[in-house]
Amino acid sequence: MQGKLVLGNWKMNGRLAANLALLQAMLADADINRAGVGIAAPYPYLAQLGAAFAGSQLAVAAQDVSRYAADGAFTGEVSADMLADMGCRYVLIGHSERRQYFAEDDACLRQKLQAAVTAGLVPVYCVGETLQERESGRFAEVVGEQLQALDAISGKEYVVAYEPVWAIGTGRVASIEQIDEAHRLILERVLQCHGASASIRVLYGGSVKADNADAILSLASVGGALVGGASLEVKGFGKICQSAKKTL
Ligand SMILES: O=C[C@H](O)COP(=O)(O)O
Repeated sequence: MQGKLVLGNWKMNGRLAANLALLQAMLADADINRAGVGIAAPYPYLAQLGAAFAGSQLAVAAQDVSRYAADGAFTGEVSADMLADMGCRYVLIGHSERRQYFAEDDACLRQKLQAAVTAGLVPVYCVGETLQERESGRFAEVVGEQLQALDAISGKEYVVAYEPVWAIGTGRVASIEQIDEAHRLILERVLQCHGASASIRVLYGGSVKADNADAILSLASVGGALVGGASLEVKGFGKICQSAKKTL
């Protein structure tokens, strides 16, 4: 069985000097500095991560990718080929902040998934319902609809991140039962779509911290964690990575 994957998502945070200190501390931490851990940094810092992680097994990830695959007149865009060229292994696609603030819709996300896979990147496709959708009993319907974009890729290796929007950056974590239910549903849908031969993990994201990581990561349906705020400091992130390592 493949180990659990922990990806830190720095979101729009970081500066060269502060990153360097954080990356050095991560490299010095044996729970973090190993295969199955990665950081998704803003575009300008991907080269810094690549240099810092050279010779280690830590993975570099991007937080987004252009829907346009071919080079050309797309000012401001960064293609999947460019990310691969920078040494990225993973790319987040469809994070709820992208869906909410940048109006990324199903058609756009399908193109991004295709572009990522074609360039040899492993997409981390994010899904999750809003509080209103959960409270109105539409969670399974909403997540099911979001998962349909995965039809755009012939699945060999990809990651799905279940992130209930109401748990992101709020300190409010989904219950263990809610997480398990959602992950089982996603695994079932993904299996229907791409079959058992595909190598797929489902990560949980949304206020994962040192003190809840053990309970979340010990669930068999949880293939790892997508960690936002707690990936900006080494102590808490190290503890989360330690929780993931225990399940190996
Ligand atoms: O990508 C990460 C998620 O949005 C979770 O963020 P958070 O851990 O700060 O709640």
